Amino acid sequence: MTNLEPPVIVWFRRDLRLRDHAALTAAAQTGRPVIPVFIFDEVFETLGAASNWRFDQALATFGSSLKKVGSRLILRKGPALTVLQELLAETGATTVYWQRAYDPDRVARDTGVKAALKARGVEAKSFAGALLHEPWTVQTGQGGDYKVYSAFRRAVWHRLIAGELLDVPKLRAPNTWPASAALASWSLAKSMNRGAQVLAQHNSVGEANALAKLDDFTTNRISRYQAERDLPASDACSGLSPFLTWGEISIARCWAAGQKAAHQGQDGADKFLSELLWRDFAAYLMWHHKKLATVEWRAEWQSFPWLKNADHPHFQAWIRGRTGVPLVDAGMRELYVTGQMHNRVRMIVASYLTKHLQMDWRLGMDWFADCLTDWDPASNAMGWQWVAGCGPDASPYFRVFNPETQRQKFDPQEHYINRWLAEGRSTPEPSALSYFEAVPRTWQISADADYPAPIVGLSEGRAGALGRYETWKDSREGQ
Ligand SMILES: Cc1cc2nc3c(=O)[nH]c(=O)nc-3n(C[C@H](O)[C@H](O)[C@H](O)COP(=O)(O)OP(=O)(O)OC[C@H]3O[C@@H](n4cnc5c(N)ncnc54)[C@H](O)[C@@H]3O)c2cc1C
Repeated sequence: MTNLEPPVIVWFRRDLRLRDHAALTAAAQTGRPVIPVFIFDEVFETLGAASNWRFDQALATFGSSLKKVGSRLILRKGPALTVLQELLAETGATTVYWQRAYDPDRVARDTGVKAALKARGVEAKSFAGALLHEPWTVQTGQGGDYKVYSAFRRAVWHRLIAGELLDVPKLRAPNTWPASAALASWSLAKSMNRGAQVLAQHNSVGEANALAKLDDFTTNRISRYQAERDLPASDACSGLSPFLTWGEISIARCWAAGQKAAHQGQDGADKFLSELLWRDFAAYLMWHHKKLATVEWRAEWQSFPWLKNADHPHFQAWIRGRTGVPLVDAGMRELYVTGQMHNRVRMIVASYLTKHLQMDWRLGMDWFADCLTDWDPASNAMGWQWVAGCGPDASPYFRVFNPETQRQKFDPQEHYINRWLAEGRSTPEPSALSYFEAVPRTWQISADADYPAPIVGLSEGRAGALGRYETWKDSREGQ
């Protein structure tokens, strides 16, 4: 059979999967040929080093998956609208489908693209699928937006519907495929330098691995999730965040699996479902508050005198995992080596940076954006503003985590710390040594060096943070 009908273009972005993909399914259901496209545009160009490395791998894997259903991934570089217009002209397609995004950069791009394509008579249609709830569907009784997670959760908890889980569609190929760029020519992983090899040992990629991870988690680990999710040495968390970030698994599928576990009476299932809703809440906040990643959400905090100098020796010690505070340094090294950091430790290192070191939360947020393989603009911004005390529903600034007390509580046997710190140990663990393989040589750090003394005493840091807070508060009250 020849394909005379105009093909449908499916524009993939952070949704690199075949299953539960409403835009792809809708394209397949037209019965027309489908052309899957990825565009490396100006929005993708802003990604950090680890994100670039991760999405290079994700694109390669997704391209292989498409081949298995008789299709392929067309890669193009340039402004999204220009590229789509070129492809429409080249292929005779009259339809473009995609899955919606919710952060301001992507919303602005997609809104412009949709309007321009529609003006040319193209059927341009976006679909839900990245979140459990479209942000505009969750409103307070007065029609406003929720600012507190617990109220948001209450509003959606009972009306949650997982949605239909869709099978992999069979995709009709066009008679002629448009040309594609070679992924290697984009050199996406180059900024990871020698860290890329180490990162590869700690990251699995792609839809098949995502589904296997969800299955393993809900079968073998979810029953420990409630009790152990705060212990950084435990494997009780799902490890799904990079797959969710790159859309290699649908949030609806994770929700359905969590619900099934809840119905089976598994401890931890409700907690897991609540955490999935935190992800929705972050996107919701960013959709309503477009400056979540740039400006303090609480307006009064915009005058807080954070230290802003990225060259400050304290900030440099923090990013290098050389603060002399073992749990903080262990977390920063886990981040560099794996592209991940345990949630409890993310909170501790963020608190230490913004309080003990009094540094601007945006410096930390940007470093995370460069290093995380699960970097998500909304979850990252919400996490940092929450810890720094300037976000909605935030932990108050004067609640200063003591990293040593946190260690005693959450890593009493120091299993996590020993996993990531090598200095002073007679037989350091391979993971701890791999940090020195990954970091740039210009950092000039060695496993044989002495472990540093604390750059700031914990009591002194806490007192400094509270003093700065009181002075700032007094100055505002005096105005
Ligand atoms: C300062 C800071 C920065 C963060 N930056 C990011 C980020 O860039 N990307 C990111 O995905 N998460 C971020 N988080 C949230 C959280 O740390 C990670 O989602 C979690 O550690 C991922 O591990 P997991 O998949 O094993 O999570 P699990 O505990 O198994 O949770 C399941 C899923 O729920 C979601 N989730 C869990 N906790 C949160 C949370 N607090 N906020 C939003 N979603 C959550 C994630 O999608 C996660 O994969 C940040 C948290 C903090 C405190």
